[in-house]
Amino acid sequence: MAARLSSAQDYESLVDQYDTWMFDCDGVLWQGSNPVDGAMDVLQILRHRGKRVIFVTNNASQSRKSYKKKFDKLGLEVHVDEIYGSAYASAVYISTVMKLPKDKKVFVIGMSGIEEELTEEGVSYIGGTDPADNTLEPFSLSNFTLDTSVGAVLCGLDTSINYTKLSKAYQYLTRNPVCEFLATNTDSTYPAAGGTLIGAGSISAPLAFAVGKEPLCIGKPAKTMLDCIQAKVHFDPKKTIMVGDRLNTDILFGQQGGLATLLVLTGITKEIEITGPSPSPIVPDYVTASIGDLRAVGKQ
Ligand SMILES: C[C@H](OP(=O)(O)O)C(=O)O
Ligand SMILES: [Mg+2]
Repeated sequence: MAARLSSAQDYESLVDQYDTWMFDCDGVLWQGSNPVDGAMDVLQILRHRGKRVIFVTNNASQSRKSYKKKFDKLGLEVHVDEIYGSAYASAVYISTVMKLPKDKKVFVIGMSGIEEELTEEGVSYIGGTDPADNTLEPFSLSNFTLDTSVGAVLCGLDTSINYTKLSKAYQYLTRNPVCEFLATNTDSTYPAAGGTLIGAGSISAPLAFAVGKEPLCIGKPAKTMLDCIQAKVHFDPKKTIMVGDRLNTDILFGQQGGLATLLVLTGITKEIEITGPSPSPIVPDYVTASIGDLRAVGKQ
């Protein structure tokens, strides 16, 4: 049963227990461009209390450098090595785990975040924001030449998804038997300003249906993201807490990594999913309405 936090003592005790705080972003720190009330104050308080703060987002639309600019605008000084996004994790996976040969490339369904992180990791790609693919023209095989150097298809959130992109990805995945099918993340939806939008998982789903297999998911809850963090940052899992808004990504990620977990209700997960009548089998250690609740602790 999750412990529902409410008193200043509850929050004080929670802050005392954990040295490293891993924060999901969408639905925890912000909904789109709207920061969650108090979130930046709490991050400042945790830093003031000597806590290590790390950001772990499945949102692949932006690169770590781009997220740093977002934090700058929100008034929080953040180092790029405190930010771990699924676009970064995917680029690291392709370069260091898959070890995609340098003469091979990735076909991307996704946005600039993926392109920037692949470039940073020295991984070649086609597709993505290429204007030639961003078209509503019918796709014709007579106008398509298979690029035999494509060794992987990487699918992430693409707010300009279309038939041409899906068709090209389908060709690479079905006509090259060794072409890897990767997804930055498989969140079905994500919290945006004013409501919920369909997420990366709903972009890769039609392709998975057509190809007849599921992609390898790099983002939360997969351990790849934690491996990326551990490659750069030393932390003790027993003294680390993962703060998230989605049970089947953030909380599961924390649990599978041996971390404590705090669910906030400012994003995807609603209270009824944890209280019942048919509660989720994924049970966080702690629950609170918003990360802003931790303002109850002092800066001392
Ligand atoms: C929801 C997710 O972002 P996160 O909540 O992991 O920051 C996403 O944008 O698909
Ligand atoms: Mg989230």
